[in-house]
Amino acid sequence: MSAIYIGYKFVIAPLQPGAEILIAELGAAGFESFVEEEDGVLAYIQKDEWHEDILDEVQILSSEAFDITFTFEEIEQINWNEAWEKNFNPIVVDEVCAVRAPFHDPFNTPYEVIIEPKMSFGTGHHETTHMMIQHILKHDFEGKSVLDMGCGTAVLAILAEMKGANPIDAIDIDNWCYLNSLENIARNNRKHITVYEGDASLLNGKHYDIIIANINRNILLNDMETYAACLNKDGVLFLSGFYKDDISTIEEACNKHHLFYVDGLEKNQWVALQFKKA
Ligand SMILES: C[S@@+](CC[C@H](N)C(=O)[O-])C[C@H]1O[C@@H](n2cnc3c(N)ncnc32)[C@H](O)[C@@H]1O
Repeated sequence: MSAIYIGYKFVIAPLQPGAEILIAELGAAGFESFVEEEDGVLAYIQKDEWHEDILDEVQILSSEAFDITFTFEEIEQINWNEAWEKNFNPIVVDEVCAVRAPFHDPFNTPYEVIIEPKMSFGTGHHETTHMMIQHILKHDFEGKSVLDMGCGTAVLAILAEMKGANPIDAIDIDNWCYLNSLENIARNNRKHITVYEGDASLLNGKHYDIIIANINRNILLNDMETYAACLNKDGVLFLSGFYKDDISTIEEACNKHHLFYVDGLEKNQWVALQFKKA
């Protein structure tokens, strides 16, 4: 149930264009995932893929133009979803949008999102994701700037881009979701989504036409003021990750920030609501 990764931390100067060259060369040598930090790059490779000479293939490490030091450690990741992933059946929402894994046969639907969830939430199977997909399918995203907060696998951001949204920011607090979103965005050949690892503190000074946030009741309540501040006038907020019983609390918090209820969906006690900024 676990995969062992070796995580390398490269401290590099100058960072630009060093980080870009380093990531390209590490990718070619077999590293799978990268996180750019302020002083360098974190790079991950599965232990099975690693061999002693692998860093010899990375030419930038011996280049005199860059000053690079690195440390590494083994990291064990428990893949809680592994058993479930093996049973990951494709889903089709409202006969219009298929969400499937790369190993499934293609669907003949207008929208098809290919997701390899690994450890991240967001395949469309969960009620909240399913209803958020329904909201996105019904809404006009053409030319709209979008934030997908708590992006998970980035399934919603990817669908938003397929529906014409541009540009899109996708944020998740979890490192695995950040990395998995990057993979899924590339897999679906999307060009207008920028992924960030972090939380609402990243949103200072940002503005969007549409915000999608499927997280949970308490985080939504906590971050509502920030979402409202980031929404353009007449902007639309789609919220999920909470139960029917929480509607009045969520709506009250929204109203406080001039966000007013437009529409809502409910599935097995879960809800997904649409608000508009006055
Ligand atoms: C319910 S999942 C939704 C994933 C995906 N958007 C979907 O609809 O399937 C919530 C996601 O929010 C992330 N998250 C939790 N707290 C957060 C926070 N404070 N800021 C940003 N993301 C957060 C979690 O890591 C998780 O990936």
